[in-house]
Amino acid sequence: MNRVPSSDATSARHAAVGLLTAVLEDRQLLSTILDAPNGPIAGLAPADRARAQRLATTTLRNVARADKCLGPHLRKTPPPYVRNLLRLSVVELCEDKAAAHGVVDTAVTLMRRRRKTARMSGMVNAILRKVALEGSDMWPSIPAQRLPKWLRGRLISAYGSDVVARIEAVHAMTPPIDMTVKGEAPAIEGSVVLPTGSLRLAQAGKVSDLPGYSSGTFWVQDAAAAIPARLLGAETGEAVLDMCAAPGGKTLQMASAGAQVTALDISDKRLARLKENLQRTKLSADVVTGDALEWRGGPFDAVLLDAPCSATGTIRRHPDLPFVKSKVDIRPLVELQRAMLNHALNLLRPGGRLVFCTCSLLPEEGEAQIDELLARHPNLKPDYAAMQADWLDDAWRVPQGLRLRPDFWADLGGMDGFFISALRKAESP
Ligand SMILES: C[S@@+](CC[C@H](N)C(=O)[O-])C[C@H]1O[C@@H](n2cnc3c(N)ncnc32)[C@H](O)[C@@H]1O
Repeated sequence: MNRVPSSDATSARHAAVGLLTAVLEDRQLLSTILDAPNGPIAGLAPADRARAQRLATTTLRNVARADKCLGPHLRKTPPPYVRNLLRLSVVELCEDKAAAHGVVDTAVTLMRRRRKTARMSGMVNAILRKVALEGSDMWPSIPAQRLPKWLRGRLISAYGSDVVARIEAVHAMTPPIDMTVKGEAPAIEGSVVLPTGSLRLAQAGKVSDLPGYSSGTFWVQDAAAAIPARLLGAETGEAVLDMCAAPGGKTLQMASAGAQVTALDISDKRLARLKENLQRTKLSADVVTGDALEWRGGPFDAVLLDAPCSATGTIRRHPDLPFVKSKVDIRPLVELQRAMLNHALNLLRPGGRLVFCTCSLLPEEGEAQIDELLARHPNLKPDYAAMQADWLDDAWRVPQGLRLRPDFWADLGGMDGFFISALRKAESP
């Protein structure tokens, strides 16, 4: 893609179109593209990078709505750059309520800068002017973007269509920033303490500028993602294995409780982030690169297994996922989780605790996994006492543990979808 050199909103919008094209046309994950040395945001000033990312994620939350708005104005599908620039501009006009002249002028400038698109700049100008006049009125009546068919069908079977519609409504919203705090909560303007103890900040901004960030008082962690380690309840001096640990939110929680944490993960790159997090928060853990299916150690007092999964519970934070993941991804993950659970039991001492969680909305990666595990291992039982805490909402409970959904706490900004189960191994086989 051509680089647009100036450092301003134009560069950010051009880069955002590049991000959209990589996700929607090339089916690449945003996390991969954002880190790519020659990717669309490489070389941009930090503020422009942040803006490009924000524009792209807001557009990804509203692609279907933007297409609905554009539909009457397009006789045929334009080339990817033009289509994605139109989508982005519609979202800026209708969702962000950005000033029409800035959005339209930038779009026309970007169209004219590229030889291939210059001839369509008049069309883009005309369409966006119409949308600027009429789009905002129709925008609120366009329903929230639907999940992909394969996922939607499975979620309707699991939770019903009303719940799925509520989940989709939450997916359309920009999520708040949640933080887990070590010790006393820093005074951050506008933050609220959630019933589970996490701190929530509705206004997104630069996290590293917040008070307490550089001194390591908190780390960013969705409120739902903070619950598994709280259920595990690691205590001072206990030997705990965080079996799939990186980038380390749960390791930090358990280390800050005083446990001797072994943080195991297969990815060196992700463990580098875990080490940075430990350094910033002045916490310690034994960091080990290894395959959780083969690694031997312990026995541990407790194991936390936050297994690789479809990540279908994190779509509100990662709106690129529905465009990139397909249904064929799921079966090998279910197998991997099963094998990891079996191995986790080998590493656990008799009487030890196991917490299993996935950031998935699919029962195959949660409830069904636990049903099968308990059937395979009669010496393992649900740890109901661990799941009785009064800060847990009764609406989250299922027979196998906790089922957290994005539409819970919708009025507060929702939460990531998670399945969590606390279990205990018998003292004797
Ligand atoms: C859901 S993420 C873990 C998030 C982490 N627990 C946290 O709270 O920050 C799953 C992790 O599993 C790791 N992983 C995948 N396959 C693995 C394997 N065979 N052995 C160990 N780790 C693995 C991935 O690298 C990834 O970091």
